[in-house]
Amino acid sequence: MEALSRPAARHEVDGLGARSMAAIEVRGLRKVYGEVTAVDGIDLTVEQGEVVALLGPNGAGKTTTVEVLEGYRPRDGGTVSVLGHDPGTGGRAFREHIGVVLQDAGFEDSFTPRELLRLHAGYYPHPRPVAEVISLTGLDEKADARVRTLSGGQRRRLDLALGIVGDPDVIFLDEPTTGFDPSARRRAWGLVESLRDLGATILLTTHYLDEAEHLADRVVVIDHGRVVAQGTPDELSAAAGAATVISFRLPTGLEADDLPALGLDRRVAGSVVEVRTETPTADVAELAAWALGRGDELEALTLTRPSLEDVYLDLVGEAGDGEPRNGEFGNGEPGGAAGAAGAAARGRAAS
Ligand SMILES: Nc1ncnc2c1ncn2[C@@H]1O[C@H](COP(=O)(O)OP(=O)(O)OP(=O)(O)O)[C@@H](O)[C@H]1O
Repeated sequence: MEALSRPAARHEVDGLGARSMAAIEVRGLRKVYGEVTAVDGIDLTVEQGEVVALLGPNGAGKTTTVEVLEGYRPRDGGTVSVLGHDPGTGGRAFREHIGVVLQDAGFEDSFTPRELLRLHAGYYPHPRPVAEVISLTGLDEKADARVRTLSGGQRRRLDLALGIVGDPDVIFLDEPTTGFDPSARRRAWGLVESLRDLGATILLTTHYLDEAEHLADRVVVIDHGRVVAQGTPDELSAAAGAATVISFRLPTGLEADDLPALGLDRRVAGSVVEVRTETPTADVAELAAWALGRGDELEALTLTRPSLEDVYLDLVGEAGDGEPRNGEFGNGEPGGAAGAAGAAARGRAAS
């Protein structure tokens, strides 16, 4: 992954004033499409230089939220500030400082990526060099091909290229790596990390939990138009009460009943024991002391932390229907789950 060539130089933004102001501040955001309440009172703060991932099942309201923040959709309630501007009325001064990667941006497909990037760069006061952006997004081979000849993943790279060519302060990435092959994905991650290192604020939506875990300082889980949990992946695990699992093989000749009392509960499958615990350090120490005292080696001893995927599925339910998988994790902070919003077909016409 090539490094970005230009030094960090965030721009002064009209109206932003004190640099301590959050880059994005949303309070009580609401958006209704006819009968469907797509966004039902979302509060969201993204600090300058922070990378935040919006997660949630299909139809949760992520894209609608991001489109309101980008100024592409009017809202029905709440207050929104992006770099000190109301996106609905920010105009050019606002647009010059944001970069947008939409889910399905339409291209004029008789142009080439280089032509489109040059055109787009012209809208910004301090664009990145087009050749650099082409190289960063891995479009070198296709830079002068007609867009209509690009594959789906290559078009997505062009989306990304168009989103960063203006060297924006705030970048909105709506499912930025959907359709990427694994190496293109890694490259895109590297690019996002470089942009963050240069001080950009990034709000991304994704369905790839490993992507959120890898890139985001903080994740915000949305369901039925509401925030059901937010925090770092570690904080989410803690808030959800997700336990760590200690797993090992029972020493030959022993039964599970021979073990010391450990953890919240334990499961035995054949000779493998799994202990769920909220105090892994103490329990591992006790288990190790017990085994050492007997002169036993605990084979296949592992400690597994709950992944973001485990926590996410507990929050939104495996069916993505807003029903938690079990009773424990339903009340993520803040807000609690569930309003009513169908996951019907969606269009992109502003309404
Ligand atoms: N233009 C529209 N007209 C009517 N309903 C819409 C429109 N756009 C979105 N919706 C509805 O609003 C709700 C939220 O949709 P949104 O696209 O914001 O969700 P999402 O979380 O981005 O979903 P996905 O993960 O599938 O992209 C859904 O019920 C959707 O059907």
